[in-house]
Amino acid sequence: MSLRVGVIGVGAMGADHINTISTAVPAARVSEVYDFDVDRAYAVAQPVSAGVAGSAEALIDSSAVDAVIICSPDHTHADLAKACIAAGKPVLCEKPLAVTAEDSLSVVDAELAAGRQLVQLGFMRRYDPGYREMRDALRNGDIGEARMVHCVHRNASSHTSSTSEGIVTGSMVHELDIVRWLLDDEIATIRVESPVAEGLRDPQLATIQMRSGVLVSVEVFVNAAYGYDVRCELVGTSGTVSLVPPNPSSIRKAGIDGVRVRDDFIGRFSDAYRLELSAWAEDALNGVVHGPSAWDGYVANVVAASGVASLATGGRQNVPLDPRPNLYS
Ligand SMILES: NC(=O)c1ccc[n+]([C@@H]2O[C@H](COP(=O)([O-])OP(=O)(O)OC[C@H]3O[C@@H](n4cnc5c(N)ncnc54)[C@H](O)[C@@H]3O)[C@@H](O)[C@H]2O)c1
Ligand SMILES: O[C@H]1[C@H](O)[C@@H](O)[C@H](O)[C@@H](O)[C@H]1O
Repeated sequence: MSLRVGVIGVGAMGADHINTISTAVPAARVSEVYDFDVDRAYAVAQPVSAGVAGSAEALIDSSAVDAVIICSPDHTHADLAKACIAAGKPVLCEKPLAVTAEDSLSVVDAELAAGRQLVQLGFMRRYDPGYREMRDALRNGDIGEARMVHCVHRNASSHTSSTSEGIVTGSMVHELDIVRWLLDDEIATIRVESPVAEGLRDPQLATIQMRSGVLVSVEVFVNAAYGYDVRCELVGTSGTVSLVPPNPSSIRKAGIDGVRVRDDFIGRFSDAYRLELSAWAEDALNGVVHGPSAWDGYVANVVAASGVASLATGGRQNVPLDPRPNLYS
């Protein structure tokens, strides 16, 4: 039996998830799509023989849809995720779970009231083979005890993170999740600064203290112009482990010997998206959630809120976190 998936929002991310499901995820097929832009919805639905729903709510309630993927803009995520919970359907919700911690918590509360997990967050880096090897290296003792993590996250340009706060909630949020997952630790404090004082405060530098004392630096630069560049080095007491971006070839040209920098997230994280969608579809068919949860989405939003407050005040902010509910243990 294949999972019949409905996709809400078929811009860059939604269209890529549809392509990946159709070409590389045998456990699922796309049965319906919905987008505000009706022409785009039909253009994306037709090649994969999917239907086009008249609204997001109609798609979620459709008898032709077993599970939902939310790829519409960030501010729509929380309400749509709650509608999926009310309909009892598994949902892969693109990051962030919400724009504010309060809205994120309302999704967690809806799952707690339903008594079961249905939401997986689109923190696809947890499926990236490079990040997985880094986590394994730490767990296996290959680099000793963790002391520091250095992260760099650059986009050539970003249409989704177009405000100073949005750079934290929509872009840095990837690092706010991945360092918790890499280190199996919670973020205690965060300070976010920018060399740009007015207008779009890009780039930004976050310095983070984990509860264990590990220190983390995160540079996010969403208009770095030259390409999509995500780096991470985990420094331990007996060695370090770093991401090596997948590059099938190197090029020598015009006095330069090197590898190409990817254009965007789709090229850089294609393996991660495929592995994420495959695991999510299998789990949805089995009625379980093993991937990043609504709680992980909520925690990332709480840290991001502290980061946004720090960007405004210039000061280091504590991260106030409630105890993790048993549903997510
Ligand atoms: N995990 C990742 O690496 C990753 C990468 C890119 C984007 N994203 C997330 O995916 C989401 C979409 O990003 P994108 O880059 O595809 O943006 P996009 O602007 O390319 O696409 C968004 C689409 O949603 C549609 N839309 C707008 N309002 C809608 C609504 N209320 N209901 C249904 N459709 C609506 C738009 O018409 C558009 O087609 C964002 O939340 C973003 O943060 C995640
Ligand atoms: O929505 C996108 C997406 O999450 C990308 O993975 C990230 O690199 C961008 O900064 C963000 O704007």
